[in-house]
Amino acid sequence: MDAVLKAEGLTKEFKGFVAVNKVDLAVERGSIHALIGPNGAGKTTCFNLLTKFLQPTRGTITYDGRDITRMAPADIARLGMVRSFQISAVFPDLSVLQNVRVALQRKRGDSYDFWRSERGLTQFDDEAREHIDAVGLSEFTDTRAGELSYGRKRALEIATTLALDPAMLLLDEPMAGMGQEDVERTSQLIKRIAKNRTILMVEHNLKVVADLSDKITVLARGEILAEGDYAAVSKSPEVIDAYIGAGHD
Ligand SMILES: Nc1ncnc2c1ncn2[C@@H]1O[C@H](COP(=O)(O)OP(=O)(O)OP(=O)(O)O)[C@@H](O)[C@H]1O
Repeated sequence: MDAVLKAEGLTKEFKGFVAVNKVDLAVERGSIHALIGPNGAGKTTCFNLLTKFLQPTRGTITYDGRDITRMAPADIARLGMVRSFQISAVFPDLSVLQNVRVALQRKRGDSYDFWRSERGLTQFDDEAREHIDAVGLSEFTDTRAGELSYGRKRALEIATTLALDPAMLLLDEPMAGMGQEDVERTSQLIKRIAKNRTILMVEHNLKVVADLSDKITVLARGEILAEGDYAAVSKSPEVIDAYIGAGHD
């Protein structure tokens, strides 16, 4: 297996409480991998460790063969591993096009002077329009981001993330708070953007997980309970017990 992201013995203790315990995880290049589990299982902590928002107590994380255990999130983003939804800011008073343009400019690390120049403002339009098209927002190109529906705002966040051209995308509950229509559109979007990327997501919506994931890791009480495709993990008695026992929402 060609693992692009790998964790070994990943452990996080909070004042003696073990939230994530000796987790070994390997995310295959080009796959959609989901991290699921009942409430309090340690998914968010695990996700924060992998994206470097938290430092592990023990264990190592490698990305593309490189040890990133002690790296900062901004540095791993430069390596091509980007976390969406929580860090990608959408500016409500800017249009959809302007938002994606800002993301493109940020990626190039352009200077303030360049950003103010006329050429700087329009140079990235073609590329920005491609990203907007990719997330299905073409008809909203000139709409203020603040006026978009919740689901479309999140599509815009994905467009600004795509502007960074990540090889690996980490999605934190991409469907949270969405109505059925937005869930379906976002599922299609994730499938599309996964074509030449690796995706790791934490997601509560099991129908979405079943539909999208090549591989699922089930966590419970900080440990890996089961791993495999949806058909396999959903049949596991331990998984069924953990979900029922925890009163999953
Ligand atoms: N900063 C912290 N300090 C102390 N305990 C924490 C901290 N963060 C998380 N925990 C504990 O670690 C355990 C795992 O929490 P985590 O949020 O990772 O679970 P989760 O699987 O994401 O849950 P949910 O589905 O409810 O979001 C919980 O018991 C939680 O109370």
